[in-house]
Amino acid sequence: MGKIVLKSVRKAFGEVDVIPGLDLTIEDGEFVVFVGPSGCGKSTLLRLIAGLEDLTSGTMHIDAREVTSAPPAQRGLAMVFQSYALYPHMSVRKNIAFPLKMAGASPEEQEKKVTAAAKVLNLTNYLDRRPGQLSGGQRQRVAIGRAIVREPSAFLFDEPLSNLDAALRVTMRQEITELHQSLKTTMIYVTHDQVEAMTMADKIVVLNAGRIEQVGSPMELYHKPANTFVAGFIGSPKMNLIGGALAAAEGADQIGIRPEHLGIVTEGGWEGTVGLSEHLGSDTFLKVTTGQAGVLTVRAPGEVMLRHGDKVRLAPMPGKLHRFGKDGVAL
Ligand SMILES: Nc1ncnc2c1ncn2[C@@H]1O[C@H](COP(=O)(O)OP(=O)(O)OP(=O)(O)O)[C@@H](O)[C@H]1O
Repeated sequence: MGKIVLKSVRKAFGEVDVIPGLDLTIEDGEFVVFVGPSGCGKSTLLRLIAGLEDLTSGTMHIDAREVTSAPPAQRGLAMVFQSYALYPHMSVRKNIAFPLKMAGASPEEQEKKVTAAAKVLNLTNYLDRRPGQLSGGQRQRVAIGRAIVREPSAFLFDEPLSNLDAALRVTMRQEITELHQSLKTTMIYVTHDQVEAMTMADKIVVLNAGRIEQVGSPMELYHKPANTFVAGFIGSPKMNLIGGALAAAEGADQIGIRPEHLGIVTEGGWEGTVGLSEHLGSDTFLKVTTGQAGVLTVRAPGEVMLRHGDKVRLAPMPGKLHRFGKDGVAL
């Protein structure tokens, strides 16, 4: 079991309130992603859950057990770091078995659990190698294997893929998602990469300056962002935000339209001139300077034959406009 409940959790470093006060419930078996800009407190929140930092105030429970002051080893959680933290002089087998050995498991039990973890992680053929003889992705899998054998009630991942190249990140992201599907154990995953958040999470927690801006499924956050911060953070390229008369006409302080929800039309809409055009084959990204709506980013499917200096008309697709009021809160 791995339900984690944080109540009025606050963390200050000296005078600075990094997490001013936060409530969060993570259900058993959920894949929860903490996302937010650099310095928003994602790692601090994860480290508080792990017990690597003390709470300044508030409480934390894992299932029915209060663990507010429990040391990390008594929480039954396993943390996987971006730096792998493998022992270079030990084989993969010994690295994975290490926590079991420390806990006093018999050699037979160690072998059984290491064999099972290696199978899940496709590491069976690498058990006699040392970490230095492995690729970055394989090393990351060893680090995960060392967590799996402990059979934790939750896995905590702190930006585990940030040392890997772009292609390997995609593969590992899928592997971790599949691992979650087979183990069904609670996973908490910290990233500043909103694509990782969108593709992996059951539930995303968007943090900003130590506060929760919104908690929801990826599609809830995409379709119903609670405010302009979430609207700007989730989705790539960013949502276009427009103020002034166009927003006022919609009864809003700002209106938002995602780049993929701006259609190229032959009449009506907002007239503009193409600045930058990026042709990816699958999509075309345009930066269009309009009179009424300012500079807009457009993501059009396929190859759109528009270049720098071309005139174009843009219109929001029906039902895709977001409205935001005072302080950027969704209306
Ligand atoms: N031990 C510490 N002492 C003082 N300040 C700290 C300490 N650890 C973190 N902070 C501060 O707390 C804030 C949150 O840091 P944290 O590492 O949690 O952010 P993050 O969202 O994980 O950022 P990043 O994505 O850059 O890793 C930052 O302003 C950081 O400088």
